[in-house]
Amino acid sequence: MSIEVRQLEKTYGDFSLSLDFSVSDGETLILAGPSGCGKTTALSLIAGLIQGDRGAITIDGKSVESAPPWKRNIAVVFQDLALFPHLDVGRNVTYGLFIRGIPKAVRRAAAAEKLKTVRLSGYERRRIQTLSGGEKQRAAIARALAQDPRALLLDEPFSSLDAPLRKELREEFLEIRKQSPVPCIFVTHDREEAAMLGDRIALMSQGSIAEIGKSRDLFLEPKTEFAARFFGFGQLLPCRILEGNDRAVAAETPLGRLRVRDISSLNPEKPLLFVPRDALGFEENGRHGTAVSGIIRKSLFQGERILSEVELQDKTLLAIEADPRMELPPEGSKVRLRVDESLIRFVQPTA
Ligand SMILES: Nc1ncnc2c1ncn2[C@@H]1O[C@H](COP(=O)(O)OP(=O)(O)OP(=O)(O)O)[C@@H](O)[C@H]1O
Repeated sequence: MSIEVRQLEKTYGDFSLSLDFSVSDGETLILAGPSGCGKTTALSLIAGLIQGDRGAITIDGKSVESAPPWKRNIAVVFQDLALFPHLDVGRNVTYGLFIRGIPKAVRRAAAAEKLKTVRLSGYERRRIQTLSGGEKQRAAIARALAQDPRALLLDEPFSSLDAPLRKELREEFLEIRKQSPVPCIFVTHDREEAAMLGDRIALMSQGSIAEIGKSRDLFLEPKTEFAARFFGFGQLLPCRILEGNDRAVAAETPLGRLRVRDISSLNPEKPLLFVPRDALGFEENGRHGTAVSGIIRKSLFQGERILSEVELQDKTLLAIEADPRMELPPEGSKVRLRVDESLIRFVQPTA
């Protein structure tokens, strides 16, 4: 099974959405991006809740863009759930089967099976009002799975929950996906959620996809300034190209002269470097390599790490992470930083 979205377009006044991507069987594609970039509109178009102006949507190779939502058999879980308050959990879960005229015994078995999948066994007769926030989310997912969908779409399903519960539900969601490996599109604002749940991430900006790729690559090896800023797993540094060929270039940077091998996203007019967090650190005694001096401006113990702000000679400020067991580096002290140039790459600057 797969979802294919080809040159799908929708315009609302000044806002234009234009999408082209596919999601394969068993894959979870994260749709991420700033508020208003069109994530919910994208899901609504695929589910058939709104009509596109042009373009094609195919599910398992069948064109569905003119089919009504109930004929697409795509399950949608929204942030605001829309569970029916007057029905118990079991009836909520099997509502879709009920309106399709599926016999009661089959519905009961389906409810028991899907409630077990979301760890709500025995909740069939509970009223919706008596469920906690996390239980309501699980019931909504069980309801989506019970219709045996050809694709699963989720719009920020965990965003109203507190952090520990969100973490728990994310882990459960990975288990649920193993049992229900249909193509899935999951909208989230949360970077950790995107990293953890997504096989790939499509990062949207103003109605189109700014960058799409494996989750790991968008965090560690982004191709665009936009993705580097959005996921924030490093810092951006301007530089000047000194010399180079098609395999590597030498660049003058605030970290000194660096040899950068990944030049696939080099923009010669505005060369911009992405320095992932793990490319910088305090130089350990006796270890040599590329290094640069700076002055500690601030150091904070954050439990899992020490985060320091280091000012370089040209006033560039760098965030440096260190082992939490290290002695807190005092403000104003001079430090040497190690630079792992093999992890540094160019990114395409935002126009
Ligand atoms: N029915 C509508 N009529 C007019 N404009 C709309 C309609 N639905 C969405 N829009 C506009 O389309 C743009 C994208 O909205 P959408 O809700 O898809 O963004 P989003 O990325 O899901 O945002 P958020 O993260 O805040 O939920 C916004 O500018 C929004 O105002």
